[in-house]
Amino acid sequence: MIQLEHISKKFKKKTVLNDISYTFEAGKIYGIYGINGSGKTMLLRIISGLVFPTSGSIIINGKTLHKEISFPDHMGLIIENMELQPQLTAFENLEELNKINHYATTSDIQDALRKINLESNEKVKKFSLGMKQKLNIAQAIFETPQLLLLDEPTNALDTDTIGCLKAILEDLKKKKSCIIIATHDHQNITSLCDQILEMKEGNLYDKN
Ligand SMILES: Nc1ncnc2c1ncn2[C@@H]1O[C@H](COP(=O)(O)OP(=O)(O)OP(=O)(O)O)[C@@H](O)[C@H]1O
Repeated sequence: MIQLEHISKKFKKKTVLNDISYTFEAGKIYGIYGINGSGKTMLLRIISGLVFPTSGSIIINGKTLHKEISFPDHMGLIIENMELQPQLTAFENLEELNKINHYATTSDIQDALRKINLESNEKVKKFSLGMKQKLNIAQAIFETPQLLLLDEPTNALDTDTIGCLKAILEDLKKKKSCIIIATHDHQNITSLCDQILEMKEGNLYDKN
């Protein structure tokens, strides 16, 4: 589903990603761990199309990113500094996002909020950190993405909500989504993953 071919990312003299070639398949959950600054977020940003690699190609379902397509189709994403609209409720935020693609129905939006246990009518500006993270998750999954990229999705979540997140990811896996998770949360995420990868010295290593 996603082929990385010789992906490198360099900043002046610093090499963050160094000639990564890897294939991520549909219907699988991948967990990427690695020390702070090892390049996990950078890799997710590159796969999402938000950042250009210095060299190499990203091929998504046979189409080359930045040549045939600008962004992956049917993608869900959690990445730091997401823009939520503070004056709107969670439901209204998702309604606004749905105006981009119109992939979801009202009941899809309600389902996503229910699945992550966020059925609040408060405005986002009154949300706690954990509630904001729940909304980040809801916005990533409400369209049933084929590709789901999650950077530290369990941040600020309580144990029950981590259980909800796991159920959501298992369900998307059954629907043949490709799920890539960058995380330090071994305890909760590792058991869910079909493949564990370590990001080290600019490259990805299979760990199982
Ligand atoms: N715009 C930039 N200019 C220069 N260096 C950058 C830039 N963006 C990221 N980097 C560097 O790329 C490296 C990888 O950063 P990245 O955020 O991908 O790490 P990470 O593995 O996600 O870390 P963490 O576990 O702390 O979230 C870091 O050394 C960072 O300083």
